[in-house]
Amino acid sequence: MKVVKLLKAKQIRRHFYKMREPCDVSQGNADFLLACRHAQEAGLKPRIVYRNLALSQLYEMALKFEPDTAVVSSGAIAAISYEKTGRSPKDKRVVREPSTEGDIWWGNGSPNYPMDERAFMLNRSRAVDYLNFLPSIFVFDGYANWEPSARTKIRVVCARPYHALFMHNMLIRPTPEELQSFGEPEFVIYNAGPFPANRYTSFMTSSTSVDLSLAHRELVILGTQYAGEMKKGVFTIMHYLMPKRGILSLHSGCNVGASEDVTLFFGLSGTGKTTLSTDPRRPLIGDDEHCWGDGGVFNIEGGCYAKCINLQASKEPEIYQAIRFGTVLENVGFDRRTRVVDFDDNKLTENTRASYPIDYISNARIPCIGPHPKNIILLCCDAFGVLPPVSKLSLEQAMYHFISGYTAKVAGTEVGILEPEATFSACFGSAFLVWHPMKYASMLADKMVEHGTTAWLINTGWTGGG
Ligand SMILES: Nc1ncnc2c1ncn2[C@@H]1O[C@H](COP(=O)(O)OP(=O)(O)O)[C@@H](O)[C@H]1O
Ligand SMILES: C=C(OP(=O)(O)O)C(=O)O
Repeated sequence: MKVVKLLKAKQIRRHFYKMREPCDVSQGNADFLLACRHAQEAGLKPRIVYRNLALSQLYEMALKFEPDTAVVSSGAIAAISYEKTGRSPKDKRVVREPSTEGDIWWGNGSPNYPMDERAFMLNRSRAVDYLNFLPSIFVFDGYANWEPSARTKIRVVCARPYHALFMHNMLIRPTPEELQSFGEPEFVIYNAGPFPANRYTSFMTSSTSVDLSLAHRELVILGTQYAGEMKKGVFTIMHYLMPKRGILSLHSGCNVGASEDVTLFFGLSGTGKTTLSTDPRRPLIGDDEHCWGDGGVFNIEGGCYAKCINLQASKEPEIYQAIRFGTVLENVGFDRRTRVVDFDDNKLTENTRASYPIDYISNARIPCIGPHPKNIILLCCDAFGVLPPVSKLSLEQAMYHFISGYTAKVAGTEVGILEPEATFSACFGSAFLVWHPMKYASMLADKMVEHGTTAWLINTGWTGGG
């Protein structure tokens, strides 16, 4: 009797799989990965790999593998990153090795804490062992940089479906044909965030480690599940590669007016780049990471990562309506019964986020490319109320403010920041610089002079002591 029942169950399962086959491209085949030079060198041999799954499949996987992930009433998917809800800049390491060490800004004030090759290999091996041990892993292959001549192939290898979904949104998504002929990636992220670093490994100061090797062209993440580490990892490598080619990389939002007048919005994390560049009257080129090359500006990314604490439909309707099927809500609270999101809920963090593909903003300019900027706006979130609301800057003043980067770190974007804290962040994004700030500043000055760009300082913090 039992045997008959078992056989029946098997038949039903087989039938079920047959029915699902046509719509389930389950892509569990790891061959493409095993053929990759990076994977071979790193010893990555996963059991099952899900590569560039459709959004619905990533939803299904996230709901299956992540106990705290849920679909909310707008159709977005809400995930949590557990202990780390902001970046961990003090745990970021760059491998100091002969082929690149002369290029990198080290020492006082630099965000690039060194590690040696051996420590990097130990961490990479730890991350890969963890990924190999899992029943299945996720890969997202996509591109950085909209300008075709600067396009860079990025592979993200991760344990959590929500991380794959996040990078699906944040990178430029390949067409099925492009995916077919993707070949070797130029840069690989191993995100083993759920697994800790070994704090006794040399150069480690905690169980979190975000390690960049420019020689291997790899980023290894251990001990943090905050998805922002991946996107800012891609930004960091672009901050190295692009200036090497004479292209200026910038921590800025970007939009374009009716007369093709481009504006760049520079600002430290959380100070208003996304909010101010997302403007119904000015098509959006991008919210956070851009390059300025000989032909004009282009976005590095394929999506946006908006802060959404206290988000209101009436105040920021474009961002609000972008929170729908496919959007990842990170550390956002919602009613467990009705699944309605509470954007005022800061129980997990002030740094709640929404990640969506850029085309979810109805007036996005696709491809995300524009002419040379007419205006640049330095967004200064002044915690002390010293700066006036708006100032027009001379070139010298613009350089002074760009290099000194006086602003505030806002609550939550970095681990340990609980309320606005005044800071000097070179180029309004010191945490992501690889070269010395003067390299970016002098490139910016040259480009502003060449293209007659005007600079403005806007205080998005507090004014007049208020
Ligand atoms: N005057 C303002 N200008 C811009 N943003 C503001 C302003 N007042 C409040 N905010 C809020 O500040 C946050 C800015 O975040 P965001 O635009 O995502 O920053 P960034 O893109 O620079 O990381 C948003 O939550 C936005 O609603
Ligand atoms: C994602 C981040 O930056 P931004 O707020 O500039 O998007 C971050 O700093 O973690």
